[in-house]
Amino acid sequence: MESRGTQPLNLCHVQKLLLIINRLHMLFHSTALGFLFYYRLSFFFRNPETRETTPLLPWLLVFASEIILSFIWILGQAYRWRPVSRIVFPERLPEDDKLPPIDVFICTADPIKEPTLDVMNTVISAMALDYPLEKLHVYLSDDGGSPVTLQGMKEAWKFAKCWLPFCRKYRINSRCPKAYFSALENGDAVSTESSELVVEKQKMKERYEAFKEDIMKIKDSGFASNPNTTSAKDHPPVIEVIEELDQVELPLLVFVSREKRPSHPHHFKAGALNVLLRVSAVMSNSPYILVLDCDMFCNESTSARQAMCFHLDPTMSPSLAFVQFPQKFHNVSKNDIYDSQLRSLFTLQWQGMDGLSGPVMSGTGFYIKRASLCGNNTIKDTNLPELQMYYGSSNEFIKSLNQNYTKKLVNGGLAILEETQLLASFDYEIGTQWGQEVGFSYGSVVEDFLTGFNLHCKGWTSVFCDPTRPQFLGTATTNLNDVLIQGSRWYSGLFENGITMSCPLIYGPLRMSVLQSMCFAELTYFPLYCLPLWCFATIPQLCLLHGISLYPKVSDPFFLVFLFIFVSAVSKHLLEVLISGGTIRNWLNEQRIWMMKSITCHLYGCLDAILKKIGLRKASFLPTDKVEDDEQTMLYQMDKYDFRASNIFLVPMVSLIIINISSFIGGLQRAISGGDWDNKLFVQLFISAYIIILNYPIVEGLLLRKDKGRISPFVAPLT
Ligand SMILES: O=c1ccn([C@@H]2O[C@H](COP(=O)(O)OP(=O)(O)O[C@H]3O[C@H](CO)[C@@H](O)[C@H](O)[C@H]3O)[C@@H](O)[C@H]2O)c(=O)[nH]1
Ligand SMILES: [Mn+2]
Repeated sequence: MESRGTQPLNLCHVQKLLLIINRLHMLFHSTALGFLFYYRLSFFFRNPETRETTPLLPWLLVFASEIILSFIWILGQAYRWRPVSRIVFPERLPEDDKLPPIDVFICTADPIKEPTLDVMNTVISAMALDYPLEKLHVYLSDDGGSPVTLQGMKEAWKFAKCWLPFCRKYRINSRCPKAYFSALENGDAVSTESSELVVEKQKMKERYEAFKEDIMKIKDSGFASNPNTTSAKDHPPVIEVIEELDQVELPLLVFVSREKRPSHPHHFKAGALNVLLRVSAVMSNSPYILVLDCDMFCNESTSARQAMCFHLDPTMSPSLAFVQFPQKFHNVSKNDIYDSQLRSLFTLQWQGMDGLSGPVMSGTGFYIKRASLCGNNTIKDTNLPELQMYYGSSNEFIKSLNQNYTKKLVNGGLAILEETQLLASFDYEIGTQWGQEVGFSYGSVVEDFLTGFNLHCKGWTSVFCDPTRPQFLGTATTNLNDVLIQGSRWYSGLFENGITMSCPLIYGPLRMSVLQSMCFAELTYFPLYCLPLWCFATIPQLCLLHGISLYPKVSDPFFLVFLFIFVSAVSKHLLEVLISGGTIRNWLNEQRIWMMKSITCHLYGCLDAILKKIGLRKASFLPTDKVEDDEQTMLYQMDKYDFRASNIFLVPMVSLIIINISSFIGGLQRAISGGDWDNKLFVQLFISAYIIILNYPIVEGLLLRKDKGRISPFVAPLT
């Protein structure tokens, strides 16, 4: 093709209109905040007699909340400073023989919460990526150390032997078998297909059904026999290359289960990824790596080529660490009552960071340059003992750091397998720089955030690539309990990064732009929403019941300041939802779930992080449940909250709603009997009403619903 090598592989486009709207909004909103602060501060200089009518404590609490909200708001403006979007031209990439090899890392941890069949679908979709076969190597890490997973992989390999040629021959785009066949059932088939394809498809479908059954059989026998020699927390390293004697051409497929011992920290997913990093280094050592969660299948087969449009762009490549695709999910409903899709994160926020020096690493769906994870470049010039201090004792691994190293799997297969046993042993990392300078970072359960932040601190950049067709699709949490448990883990992880000396606000600005550090900081301090939201859900209401005013009267000019700030914040959010393709319903749901999360999992996340910091709690990573529960899915699809959640989540929600209802009624009585419509309590009355209206589903769940997902009547007396 003539265009190859001459035209750019990608284009970056600044979203000008959005940029102007954002900056104007910043100007007006921050001016209004300035007036608000003036109003609050001037209170202290007011004549002491008028001041005495207002007790100081509630007033200070409300003011403190306003300060925290403004602080998070200011940090959040960094995302809105320079939003960009990008397009890629994969057709301009060099010929296949000039493309660099890729290793794919997939992590799984628990064969019950993460059904083996789904994990295998992810594996197969990765093997089937549209990329030269001999340049693709797929590694699956099983932290559960389950023989079921290993057996499952052998079946997956057999199925892939016919699935891959089928996809390539008919240029199938959706190469995850489960997704492909369920789309067929839903009638997405093209009518212009050749009769040959129709026949082949039917054959493939039968093969898939057989494959499914084989997995079921393995599962039944696997769980029944339950070999006591391995348990999820205590097992030896197992590394196995899946292959067969008949030489069919398939990507390399490797099963890795690192050694785990209860006496030793294993650092959750980051630990698993680091083992894969080492094992793959001595087997295939590809310069680029795709990281996937076990539920995140490849929905579009060309993602690797799209990512290469950045990695092979000579103007970006030297500093580019990773290309991040958004997390998208196959199971979110239209109204998405829990905001399971994390809309704001994967649209506005990552686009905004992309216009600075790049998005946060998001755990899954990114193509990363191996060299960016291999530590300080200058260390490579030192002597062997020092290298061993840094990278651990494996000479084979140290040799792999040399770019020209090629895999010796074919000739020295056995020797290499022995080496991988060492690399996957539980004590390999002791005394080395793994998890610090080398590999994925330890020290936070949001290893993705921390690793990305550390890379940016070292001067690496990243890119956000969001083509219209989702490149990867995962399973989102779609019930209240799981959403809040997952949230507690994330916010604890994020907040713990905000309360260390290396937090983005202190450590960042010296190493990256101030705006970029603000974005990282916004994420770490986001859980602080729990303080203002708890405060606004209680203090104005209790004061309302006692007739204490905390806000200006309706006729006071400062009332307009508060009104403006409210309208401006709410309408800006609405605008952002609409721009990213959402609806008013989505906006409403996002406001509500933000409130629900703030008073529950933001709070628990912060507490957990603080307890960890002072050594009273240990880090834990509870993987989310990826098993589909029909009843629960049905509630979610019908936009009904599933209140079968833990009491630690329900009790705060129910008690706050009760406080708001009672204070609203009490306040209204006061207003009517007082007959004073220039009401100094109007704002407080409004806050209660807003909270009740927005959280009406809680009221409904408490009083009206009769189905299983209602709030159990036993919760109310607890509050
Ligand atoms: O000890 C562990 C725990 C988890 N995992 C794997 O990590 C992945 C993510 O776990 P999941 O339960 O799906 O957590 P989520 O909250 O859905 O994950 C989000 O948040 C994580 C950080 O908290 C990121 O690592 C993920 O990429 C991101 O999708 C899964 O494939 C797990 O199998 C392990 O390999 N080892
Ligand atoms: Mn997940």
